[in-house]
Amino acid sequence: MRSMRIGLLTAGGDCPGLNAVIRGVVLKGTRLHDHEFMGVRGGWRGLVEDDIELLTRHQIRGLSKQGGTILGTSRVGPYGEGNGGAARVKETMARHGLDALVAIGGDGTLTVARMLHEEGVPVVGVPKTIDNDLAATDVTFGFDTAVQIATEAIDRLRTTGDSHQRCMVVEVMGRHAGWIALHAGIAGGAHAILVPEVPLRWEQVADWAQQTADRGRAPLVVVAEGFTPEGGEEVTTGGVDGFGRPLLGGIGVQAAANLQELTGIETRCTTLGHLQRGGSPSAYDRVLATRFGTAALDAVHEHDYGQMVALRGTEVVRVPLAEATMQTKAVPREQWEEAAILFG
Ligand SMILES: Nc1ncnc2c1ncn2[C@@H]1O[C@H](COP(=O)(O)OP(=O)(O)O)[C@@H](O)[C@H]1O
Ligand SMILES: O=P(O)(O)OC[C@H]1O[C@](O)(COP(=O)(O)O)[C@@H](O)[C@@H]1O
Ligand SMILES: [Mg+2]
Repeated sequence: MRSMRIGLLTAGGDCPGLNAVIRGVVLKGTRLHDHEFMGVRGGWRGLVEDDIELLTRHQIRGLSKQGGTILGTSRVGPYGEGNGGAARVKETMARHGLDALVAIGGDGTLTVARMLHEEGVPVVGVPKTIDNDLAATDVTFGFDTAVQIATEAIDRLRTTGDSHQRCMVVEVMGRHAGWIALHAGIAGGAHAILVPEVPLRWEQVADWAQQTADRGRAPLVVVAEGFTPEGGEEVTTGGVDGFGRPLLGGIGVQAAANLQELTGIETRCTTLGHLQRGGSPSAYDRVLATRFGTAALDAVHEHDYGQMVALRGTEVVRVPLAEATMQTKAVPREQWEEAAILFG
């Protein structure tokens, strides 16, 4: 089989492990098949604006432990106003002699990959999201790292909370799914975990905080950015992201104000924000990302396009992009209820 020239891009929010995927793809492709690689800079923007350069094996050395993405990322898409759609992508690919693309991203990136594939672009997807909200894969890289960071933050907040007998609120990421809140909350022994999937009244949360304080402990409440109180709305910062969607954030501050008012306990809020996405990936995420990278290379090598690699149990499998982008993986109510037994 002749060697190929393959383009790689990372789009959407960054996530620890992206570089390990890039390394996995390039290392396997150069070692086994003599394929050539090109880095598309800034996600889909690089194909829209023709910002592409050669990606050598030398450039991916030691990359599995490095956070962020060496290719850069953005929320610019080919289907945005004036961005040329699939035709522009095909033109840019032809100009650089690209035979195929590996698109590494979340639900949005994979939706674009699906649309492009439907218009004849040879592309394979790799799922990434710290939110862990893609139903087609058991888990994605980045989530484990985010949970570790959030858990460490909770551990630290608990010692300062205990010292002052304060209620500590910690706001974590999770736009539509509360996985980070649930896992870090359980790991850190939180007294209440608030997720987008389960709206609650502030009075209920205040009861848990009060029960905790009555036992002489400092209450620790974890809230996902997408949580809404019963009858309330998503709290946004007023800003929008590069795709025009409202940026979430601020529910932690609102929670702290409500809890202080309802319980009389002095309350503080910490918002973890992008700390959850920065820095080095955990060992688990490095392994998963590397496996996804080598599996994506196999799919491209076999010209099995329109597929996304996914983890099912311990196996890395392929799932059609059409299926992969269909569903958000929400926290099932029963799983939240399992944790809720321990609240208060
Ligand atoms: N439904 C869509 N139709 C067209 N373009 C989209 C769609 N969803 C996302 N995109 C484009 O893909 C980019 C990446 O998706 P986004 O949701 O921002 O990140 P992620 O891939 O991490 O979910 C978006 O910023 C936007 O330019
Ligand atoms: O990077 P931005 O634009 O600040 O967006 C923040 C959002 O990105 C995320 O970290 C990840 O979302 P995606 O996986 O869709 O990129 C969300 O948890 C958060 O709401
Ligand atoms: Mg998304």
